Amino acid sequence: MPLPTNAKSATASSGAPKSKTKAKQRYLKQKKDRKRLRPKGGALLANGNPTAEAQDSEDDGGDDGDDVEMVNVEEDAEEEIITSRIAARLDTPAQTKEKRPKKRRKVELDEPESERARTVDDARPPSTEARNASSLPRSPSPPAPALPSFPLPALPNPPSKSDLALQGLDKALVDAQLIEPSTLLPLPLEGEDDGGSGLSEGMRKRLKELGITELFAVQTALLPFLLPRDRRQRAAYLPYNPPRDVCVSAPTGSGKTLAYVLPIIEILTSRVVTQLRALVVLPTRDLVNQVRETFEALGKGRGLKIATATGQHSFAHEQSQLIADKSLGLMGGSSKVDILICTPGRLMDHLTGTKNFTLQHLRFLVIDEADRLLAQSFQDWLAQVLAATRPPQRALSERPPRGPASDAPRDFVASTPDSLAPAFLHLLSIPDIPCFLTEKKESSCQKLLFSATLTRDPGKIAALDLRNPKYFVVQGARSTDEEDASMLDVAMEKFTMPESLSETFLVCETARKPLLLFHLLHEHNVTNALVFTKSAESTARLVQLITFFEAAYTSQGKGSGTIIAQAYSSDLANSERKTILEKFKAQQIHILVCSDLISRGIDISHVTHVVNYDAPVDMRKYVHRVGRTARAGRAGHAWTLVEEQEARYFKTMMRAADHMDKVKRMKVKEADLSSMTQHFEHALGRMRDFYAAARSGAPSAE
Ligand SMILES: Nc1ncnc2c1ncn2[C@@H]1O[C@H](COP(=O)(O)OP(=O)(O)OP(=O)(O)O)[C@@H](O)[C@H]1O
Repeated sequence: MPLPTNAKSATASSGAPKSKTKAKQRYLKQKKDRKRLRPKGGALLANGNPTAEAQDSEDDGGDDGDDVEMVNVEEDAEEEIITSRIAARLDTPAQTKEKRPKKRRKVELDEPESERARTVDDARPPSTEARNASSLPRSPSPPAPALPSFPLPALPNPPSKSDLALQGLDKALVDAQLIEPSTLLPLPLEGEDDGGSGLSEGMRKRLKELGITELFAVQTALLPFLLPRDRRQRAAYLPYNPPRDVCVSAPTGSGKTLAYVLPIIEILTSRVVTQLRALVVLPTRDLVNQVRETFEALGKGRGLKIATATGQHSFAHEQSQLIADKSLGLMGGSSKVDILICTPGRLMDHLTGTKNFTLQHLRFLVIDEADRLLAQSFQDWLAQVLAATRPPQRALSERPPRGPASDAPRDFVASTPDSLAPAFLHLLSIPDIPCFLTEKKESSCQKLLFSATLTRDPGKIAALDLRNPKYFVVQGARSTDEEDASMLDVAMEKFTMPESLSETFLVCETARKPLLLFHLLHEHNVTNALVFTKSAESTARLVQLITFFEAAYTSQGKGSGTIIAQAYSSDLANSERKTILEKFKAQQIHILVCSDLISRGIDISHVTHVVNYDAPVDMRKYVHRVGRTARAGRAGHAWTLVEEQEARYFKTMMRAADHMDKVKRMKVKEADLSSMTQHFEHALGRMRDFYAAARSGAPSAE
């Protein structure tokens, strides 16, 4: 038994020399031997566990006999166990280890510094184990089996670039159907065979009349999806089997408008009663008018009624165009039109202020230029429109009492269940008996979203409350790892440009920009171009400068003819804008200097050039602006004038979009501009006078 600590110290402090007992002598001898043969494990133990050495020194000065020996015998046994464990851990027999320290030390001395460091590292794990071992119960148990060896800690492989890009994305987007932009589907003209398009014979004939004999890539994929062969799926109401929503991302000028106009006309042609069944929302009035023309051209002879609501006309006038019956309490609403094309602002006005205007019968809700519209939070229009297409969640018990009741909600008072959509039938005041009327039915509204730069933002997509959406992305494979690379482009919002578009940028001093523009226009004989500036005010200034310059330049017989330019911006009245656009389409105006008002969607087929006079500040804007040319497979050119201080930003933007290799840099020599310099200076002088006169209020000489 070990002595209690106080007893031990009492004997030690007595100071009288004592003759060593036999046991003590034996112990000391053993200890000496042990020291002589102290194995490496022992050394390690001493390193790792200073208490062991302290114990030794305490023992050296010790004076007791058997009790002490018993303690030390136990310690020996413990040391033995530790040594054998360490040996086992190092996979070497304990015996061999006893002889190793000398050798080892010698080797260590010869080793270079790095090697020595390694040896010390190698030695570290046993010392930890030895420390652990010292806390084992003190009993002469047989050597424990070797501890299991665990694999060294290692970092997991980093996620791949594509894994990171796809993280958090809508599953439907990851599973998007990629469509090769060059895909074309010829349309057979006569007979039952629709060539896989799902289009009726009448529609194919109409397309032929309009000069369309084949479908573009986006139409090839979308039409069969929206026009299934199963005729039941083409019904106006699908309360038990509602259709899937659709999101489409396809380059500018690739024919997205027809991709939704054709199925809407085909499906609505079979309707019996006129109800508002297709709603198309667009960001600007100009686009509304353009899409209306397309509907009218293709829906000719089908008897479908088409209307627009943009605020161009008075609210009362629009109401009279939209609503047939204004009597109170028509639960199913009333409509004079089948298809309504509108801007979100005016739509909200009708939703909140027009009696019997309802969206419950919608079969199609189209959001064209979807990313732009989703960025508009005007009156929270999207949430309200979506809510109006869904049946309200009103429980049977919450229904008003049957018959007219003075305190019943307005829409139930003397309500006429004339033409409720199937999903709204549960709102009727009927007995609470489970039947066809009370069972749950879904809205038949199919949402169709389109853009050349469709957002991948999961938050914005979630706001659309899409039903089992299907994504279509028109995008060419760009490398040998096609599928993956293309999918990555989709996820990273790298947008596809029309293949027939050539893109160039020029870096110049700010003051030389107008001169460079004149040079480009005359050098390339440009007569059908859109020139984009950063604001409505700059459009007016630039048009003025072009006019002065042309007057000076061509009056001296230079150039191939006077270039006629006209401004087009939100500063102009609607009627003026309409006239200007018509003149430009008729090629009576050569250059339309415009703000971003018409950077999206506008389709003017003969535009051969787009000039970014002021460089766009983001990639989306760039894509839409340059997309006003090179439409429907025609050739087109885009020039971007980049001021010196913007060059870095512009290039970074292009690189981020992986588009820098597509945009070639053009340099114009000073000598090439010299023939215009004098006229340019003259035009600048006239500009100064013009604006000075305008400021002073004096009548201008112009
Ligand atoms: N199958 C077709 N054959 C010939 N021309 C077509 C076909 N489909 C569409 N077009 C024409 O291509 C032009 C561009 O179509 P559209 O305006 O629908 O493009 P978009 O994809 O909506 O472009 P943006 O993104 O700029 O709005 C239009 O003039 C249209 O008439």
